[in-house]
Amino acid sequence: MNNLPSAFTQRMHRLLQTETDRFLDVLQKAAPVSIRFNTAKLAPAGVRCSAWEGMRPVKWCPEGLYLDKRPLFTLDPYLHGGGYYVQEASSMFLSYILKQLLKGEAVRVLDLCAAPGGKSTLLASQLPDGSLLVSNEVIRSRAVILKENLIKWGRDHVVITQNDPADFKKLNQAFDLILVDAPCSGEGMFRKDREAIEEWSEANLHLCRERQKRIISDIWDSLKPGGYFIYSTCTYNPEENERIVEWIQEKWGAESIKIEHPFPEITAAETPLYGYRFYPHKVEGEGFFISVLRKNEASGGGGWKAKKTRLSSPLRLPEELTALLPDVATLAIRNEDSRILILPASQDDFVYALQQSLRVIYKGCEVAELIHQKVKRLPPLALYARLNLSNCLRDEVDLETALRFLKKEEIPVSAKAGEWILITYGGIGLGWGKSLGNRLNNYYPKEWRIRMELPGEKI
Ligand SMILES: C[S@@+](CC[C@H](N)C(=O)[O-])C[C@H]1O[C@@H](n2cnc3c(N)ncnc32)[C@H](O)[C@@H]1O
Repeated sequence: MNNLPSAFTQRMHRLLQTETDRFLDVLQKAAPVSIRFNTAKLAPAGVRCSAWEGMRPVKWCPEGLYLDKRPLFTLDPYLHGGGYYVQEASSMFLSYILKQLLKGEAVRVLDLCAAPGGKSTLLASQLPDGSLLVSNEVIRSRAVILKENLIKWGRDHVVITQNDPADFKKLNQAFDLILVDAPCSGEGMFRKDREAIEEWSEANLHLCRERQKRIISDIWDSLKPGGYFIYSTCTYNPEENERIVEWIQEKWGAESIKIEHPFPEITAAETPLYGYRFYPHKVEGEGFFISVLRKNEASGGGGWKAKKTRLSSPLRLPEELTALLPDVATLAIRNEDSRILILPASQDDFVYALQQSLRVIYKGCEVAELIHQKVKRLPPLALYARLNLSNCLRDEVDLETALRFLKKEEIPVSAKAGEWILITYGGIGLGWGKSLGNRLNNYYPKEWRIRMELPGEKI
């Protein structure tokens, strides 16, 4: 990587001094590959895929594993089934932080800059029972990808919004924890993303810093007094990292929180604040910065209340669906435009109120559509981590058939015509089909289908 901007290498020299050559050397090497398991569906130890070699643990995240080689992820049905997420390992330190911050009580969390969903899937897995995650992405095309990734992750306590940070101003003190994984100059991604190198300039870095301040100013009031604010970037320069954290401290008197950890390869941020720097010559991962602040308890102002603005008439679920869901007493069941969806009952009013202020593009888990009193099962139900598999008619398929299903091709089945069949691979649901007697009407969403040719397939 000889074409790094000289202003960038000079900056890195100021930061790293004698370590600079080691840092620049490692940028010439291939980036490590790591995945994080969705343990609600797959356990790291319980699964082996021939394409995955040399799995080694990520020290700060028990669900994270390094692979020795980058497999062709598109051709792995476990990925499409939401069994794991491909995420670089430094970012997984968020998991370690959450373990120290969350005390088992239900919380409302906002992931403000969430696409494509790396940190949101991690949060969705780690939040205590009864919690709610609002996962937001301002850019519409990226919000579509976020929605796909979160539906595949298969939880019911997530709401996806597509809003500008300023739209959250109405939600005063609504969240216990806010994560801003900010858009940044991306210096930590240079090894993986050549565009980030081309876009880098001192001017762009300053634009990023101003945008970060704007985003944080827009969202700060939405955090409850005493709530946690997690700020992260994938860049090295202190202007977008320590200086931003200092600015938050000065502007709102927030407290910098120390995260105790035993990993000497993680570099401490510039004092006096607490922050965690990840350099690729020291950790097996990409460049990353993360810091936690706690909002002053005394921050005034009345909190936003989720008003009960409607009388929800309890929906009687068709029996065929009750049999597929976990304890329905814990769920709010809504029927919106003939779509039946489920949410945690304890968050129903809050979600309803969110809908009055924000552009909600998906919520909970959409399980079915009612068409002339007939149930049409929807794809998110097949991917729902708590789907009662024992009450599903299932077809556990081999790799080739799974990939044909994911390409939305017809596959052979032997069930009675008209039966709904869950296609599973390695025990995890991929999608629904309806038997036509000897073959399957494939209900896999067109927009998610694998478009690449399968090995051995003729053109
Ligand atoms: C670093 S990425 C987020 C990565 C994500 N948290 C993850 O772990 O997969 C930053 C995100 O902020 C979004 N973004 C860009 N401009 C923004 C703005 N002005 N306000 C809020 N978000 C913005 C980008 O579209 C991008 O998806």
